[in-house]
Amino acid sequence: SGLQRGGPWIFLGAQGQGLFQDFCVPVLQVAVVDLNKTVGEQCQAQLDAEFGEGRSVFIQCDVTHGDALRDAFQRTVDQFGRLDIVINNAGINNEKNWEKTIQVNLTSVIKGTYLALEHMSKEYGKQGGTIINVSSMAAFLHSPHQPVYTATKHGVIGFTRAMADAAAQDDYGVRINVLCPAFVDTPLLHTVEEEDNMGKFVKFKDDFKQSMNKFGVLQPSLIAEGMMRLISDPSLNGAVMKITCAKGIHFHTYEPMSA
Ligand SMILES: NC(=O)c1ccc[n+]([C@@H]2O[C@H](COP(=O)([O-])OP(=O)(O)OC[C@H]3O[C@@H](n4cnc5c(N)ncnc54)[C@H](O)[C@@H]3O)[C@@H](O)[C@H]2O)c1
Ligand SMILES: CCCCC[C@H](O)/C=C/C=C\C=C\C=C\[C@@H](O)[C@@H](O)CCCC(=O)O
Repeated sequence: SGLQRGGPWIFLGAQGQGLFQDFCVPVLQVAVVDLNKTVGEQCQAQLDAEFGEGRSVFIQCDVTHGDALRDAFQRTVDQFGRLDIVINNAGINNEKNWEKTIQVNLTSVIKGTYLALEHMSKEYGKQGGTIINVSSMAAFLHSPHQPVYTATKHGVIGFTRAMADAAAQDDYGVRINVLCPAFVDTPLLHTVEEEDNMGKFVKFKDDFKQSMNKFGVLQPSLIAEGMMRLISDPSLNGAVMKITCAKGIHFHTYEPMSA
């Protein structure tokens, strides 16, 4: 991967579980792409303080706007000369405006992956790289309060595994993996209390809280550790990494299909 080169990253969906302070990369160049200006500027300020100015750029962008997303990738490459690592992390939890949830959580992950390949795949004459698509344990444990969120997170796994096979078979030089955290202590968790987000499913908010109590809530530092492993282990492609309080970082295994 690009990690050894400390090559440029693009991180889509910045708040990203407060991840940046937990990445310990000696030489880092990163584009933080987020809709929220305040969040993006805070991330960049953290990166400036940690790694020195000039290593990061904040690009305000709604990942559901195709042209803006394409521009964000181009600006990153213009600034840093190349791209090595892409993390499709932006996600929302909105069952009321569920079409938007599909756009952000699934369609934009697909677009982000295709754009990443344009800038990294050997198919396009580029040098290779690595992509992480962020799903959720919601894809494995269904719950009544988030049907569309859950569907998008299933979709991210299916898309990523199929693309990883394509990448291996056609020698893209790009590894594509998926990360499935359980509950993580970020602002997203609080959206389950809001009718504006949950619509009629808000009535299940107590069930949701019970699940959080049962399964526990992860700290963002463990998510950063999982991402670093996906980035730095050259053997991983099409892997489905799960992160839970009970088992920590581990991988989902699939039974081979019988004929
Ligand atoms: N927090 C959890 O419990 C949890 C668990 C499993 C998976 N996840 C996934 O992790 C990822 C990050 O979530 P989080 O918990 O850090 O949430 P968060 O709300 O704290 O951060 C998500 C970020 O994405 C940005 N974003 C939202 N819509 C956007 C858009 N259209 N364009 C650009 N940026 C946009 C937000 O501004 C925010 O900064 C999501 O994909 C989420 O589904 C979260
Ligand atoms: C409001 C939106 C926030 C997102 C919530 C998040 O995406 C959903 C998480 C859902 C479930 C988490 C379950 C965790 C379970 C584990 O601790 C574990 O017991 C499951 C073991 C299964 C395994 O690891 O193989």
